[in-house]
Amino acid sequence: MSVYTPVSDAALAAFLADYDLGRPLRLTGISAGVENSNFFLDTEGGNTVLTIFERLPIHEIPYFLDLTDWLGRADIPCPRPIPARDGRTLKTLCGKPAAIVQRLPGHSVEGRNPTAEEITLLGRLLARMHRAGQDFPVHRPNPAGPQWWLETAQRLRAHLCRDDVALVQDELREQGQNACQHLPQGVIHADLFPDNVLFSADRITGIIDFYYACDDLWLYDLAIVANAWCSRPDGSLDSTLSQTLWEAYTSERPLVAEEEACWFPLLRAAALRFWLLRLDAQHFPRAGDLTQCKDPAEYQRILLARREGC
Ligand SMILES: Nc1ncnc2c1ncn2[C@@H]1O[C@H](COP(=O)(O)OP(=O)(O)O)[C@@H](O)[C@H]1O
Ligand SMILES: N[C@@H](CCOP(=O)(O)O)C(=O)O
Repeated sequence: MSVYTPVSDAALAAFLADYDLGRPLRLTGISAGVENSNFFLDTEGGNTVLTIFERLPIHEIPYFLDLTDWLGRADIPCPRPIPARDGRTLKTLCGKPAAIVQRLPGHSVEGRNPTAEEITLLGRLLARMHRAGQDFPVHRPNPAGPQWWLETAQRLRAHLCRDDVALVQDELREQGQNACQHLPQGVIHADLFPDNVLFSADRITGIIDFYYACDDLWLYDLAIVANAWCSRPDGSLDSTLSQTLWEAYTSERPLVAEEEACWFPLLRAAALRFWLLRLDAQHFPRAGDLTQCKDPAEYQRILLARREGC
């Protein structure tokens, strides 16, 4: 259960006194998630999600709250923060930064294969989100970009077998040589895995967990989605699904000519990023991590397949 900070009735009542949400009716800890303490918070004024930020430095949090507010205003279904009476969206609860955000309906497809219809909705919405973020005035360089890959690879070196070290080094070298840095870019979600998308009936009702969002190549975001949603168990791309994703995305944001040539390099970059992330979580678990870390081998298979053009 990922609730690191228990909240007493008295603390909650005092916190809610700053909001126009009436009295609290029910507070239920959410078991999924690893970064923050999340709760479903029912109040007289409506059903919400309460997040207590456990790890993010406080000065980084407004970026995410402002971004989801911005995207929500542009009709992208994401959890907009609910301001307190003083207009602020970031407050303090139990001595930690905390925010109340909209609770979105729907369910993720985690645990089953997505349908072509779901992939189509996802591709279209991702492109709409990229367009909607275009004028977002705050900029956040990707903290998990090439410099992070290098540092993480270095940190992991002593923990990996010789073949894995060689694979990482070779991929880093090839990534250093690709010419994809100048493609169209803007805000990306950077973690749009199946557990972060909620569906209801025939629409997407929520994109959640924006805490990796940053500025980077739009096509890199699509590559993250393709790897996460369209990979077969052996790591290869399901070409029917990935083609569906590609067509849906490009129907909303036509690509520039240079982007097509960068598709496989970016699929590889996205695979490398999540292989390193998972290896890092496995070999250097953070204090307080309560959930099982995700399988690094899955992303190694994806990387190996993309390097073969599959
Ligand atoms: N705004 C929301 N609306 C509905 N469910 C949400 C919302 N935010 C989080 N959840 C639920 O809480 C879970 C964990 O949230 P998440 O943001 O992924 O946590 P973490 O950042 O700790 O990984 C999600 O999988 C989802 O079930
Ligand atoms: N989606 C990533 C890990 C990020 O975890 P999250 O719980 O914050 O979404 C992966 O699958 O490796």
